[in-house]
Amino acid sequence: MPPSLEEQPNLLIVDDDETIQRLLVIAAKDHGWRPRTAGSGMAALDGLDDSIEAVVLDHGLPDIDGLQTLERLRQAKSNLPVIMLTGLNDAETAVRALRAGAADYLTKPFELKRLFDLLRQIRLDRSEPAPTSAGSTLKPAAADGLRSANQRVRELLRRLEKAASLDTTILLTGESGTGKTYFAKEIHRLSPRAAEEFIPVSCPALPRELLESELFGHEKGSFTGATASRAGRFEQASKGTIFLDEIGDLPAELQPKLLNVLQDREFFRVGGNKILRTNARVIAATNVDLHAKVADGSFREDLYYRLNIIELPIPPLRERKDDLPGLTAAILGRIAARRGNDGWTLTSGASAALAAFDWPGNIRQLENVLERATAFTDRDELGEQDLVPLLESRREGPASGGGAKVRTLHELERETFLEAYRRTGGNKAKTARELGVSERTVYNLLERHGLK
Ligand SMILES: Nc1ncnc2c1ncn2[C@@H]1O[C@H](COP(=O)(O)OP(=O)(O)OP(=O)(O)O)[C@@H](O)[C@H]1O
Repeated sequence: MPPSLEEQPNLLIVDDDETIQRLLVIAAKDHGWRPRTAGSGMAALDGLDDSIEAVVLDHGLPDIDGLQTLERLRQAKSNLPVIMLTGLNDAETAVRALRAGAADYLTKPFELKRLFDLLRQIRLDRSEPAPTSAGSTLKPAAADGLRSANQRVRELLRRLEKAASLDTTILLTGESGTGKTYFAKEIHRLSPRAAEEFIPVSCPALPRELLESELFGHEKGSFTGATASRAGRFEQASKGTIFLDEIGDLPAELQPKLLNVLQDREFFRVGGNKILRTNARVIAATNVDLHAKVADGSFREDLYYRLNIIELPIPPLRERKDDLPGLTAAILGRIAARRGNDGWTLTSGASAALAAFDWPGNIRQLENVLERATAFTDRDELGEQDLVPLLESRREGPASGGGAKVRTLHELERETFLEAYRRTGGNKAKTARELGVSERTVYNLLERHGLK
C-alpha cells in the first residue's frame, strides 16, 4: 500500500527554473515525496519548517546563491540533508557545497533516478534504528570500514566518498585512535589515484631538518650526512596521495614551504636551487585544535585555510557506540584471519561491558583490548571476565603536553593488578598467588578499582 499523504516526507525543491521545478515536483510525487517549491534562496528560507525532511537546492539562484542558501538553511536546521545541484565542470562549487555541509551534490544534467535513489538512501540512513550493542551475536563486519550504524558517521562517510573523488585537499580531525589514518587510506582507495602511491608522513616523528628533507628531498652535501641526493615524499607521491599526520606539529619553519606546495605546487629540495613541481594530493590529519593553534600564533592561518578545504571530523568512539558491534566484528575478523582461526563471538555481558566503557583511546584501544582478550582465552566466545579487566580508562598514546606522566600509587597498583589479572585470564586464585596476596585482597582490589 502506498503511504498516505500524511506519511509522505516533505521535500523542498529550490530552483528558479520553472520547467525544472515542475519536472522535479512530478518526479518527487512519483517517488513518494510530498514536494514544496521555492524559486529563490530567500523563499527557501521562508518555506523551511520542521516538517521538511530534505532539500534539493540549485546553485544558480536569483537572489542569494545556492551556497549562501545552503549555509543559512543549515544554520536554521543543522541536520537538514541538502542535495546541491551544480553545473557541469563546477568542481569548485561541489567542493564548497560539501564543505558547507551538503549531504551530496549532483552535476547537471543528472538522471532523476539518481537524485531519488540518493534521497531514499538519506532517508533510510536516518530512520534505521541503531543496532543495540548488547547481544550475543555479532553482525558481519563492515569490512571496508565504509559502513556504519551511526547516523553521524554515515553522513561523514557519504561526504568522505564524495570528497575522495574531487581530488581536493582534505583535513581529518578527531581524537587519537579515531581512525584518521584508516580513513585517509580509504579516501585514497576511493580516489582516481588509487593505483598510485599512498605515502604517510608523521610530522612529529622527525626533527625539523630531517622532516624537511623527508618531505621535500635534499641535494648531496646540503647538510652533514647528505652523502647523496634524495627525492622527497612530495616528489614520490606526485601522482598519488601524501598523508601528513599530526599536521599541528609541523614546525613553523616548514609551514611556508608547505603553503607554497599547496598554493603553487612548487618547492625546492633542501640545498637545491631548481624549482620542482608536485601533483600530490594532500590529506592532513590532526588531533589538536588547529583553530587554537592559529589563535596562539603557532600555526599559520593561511596554511590552515589551504588545508581545511574540506574538513571531515571523526567522532570519538564514545559518541558512536552504536558502531561497537560492527567495529568489534571487523577487528575480531582481522585478528582471526591473521591467527588463522575461526574467530570469536561475544556474550551479551561482554557486549554490554564494551558498551558501558567510555573508550578514551577510541578504536585503537578497542583493538588493543580485543587483541589482548583473544590472546588470553582458549574459548571462542569472549565473556565479561575476558574484557572487564582490560578496560582501563587511562588515555592511550603519548601523554599530551610532552614529558612522561607521573603516575600515582593508585594508578600503579591498578596497572600491576590488571597485568596479573589479565595474565591469569581473570582467575582470582592464580592472580592472588602471582601477586603474593590473599584472594580476599584480589576481591578488594577489584572493588577498589571499579572492576566488579
Ligand atoms: N572503521 C574502522 N574499522 C576497523 N578498524 C578501524 C576503523 N577505524 C580505525 N580502525 C583501526 O583503529 C586503529 C586506530 O586507527 P588510526 O591509526 O587510523 O587512528 P588515528 O586517528 O590516525 O590515530 P592517531 O591520531 O593516534 O594517529 C587502527 O589500527 C585502525 O586499523
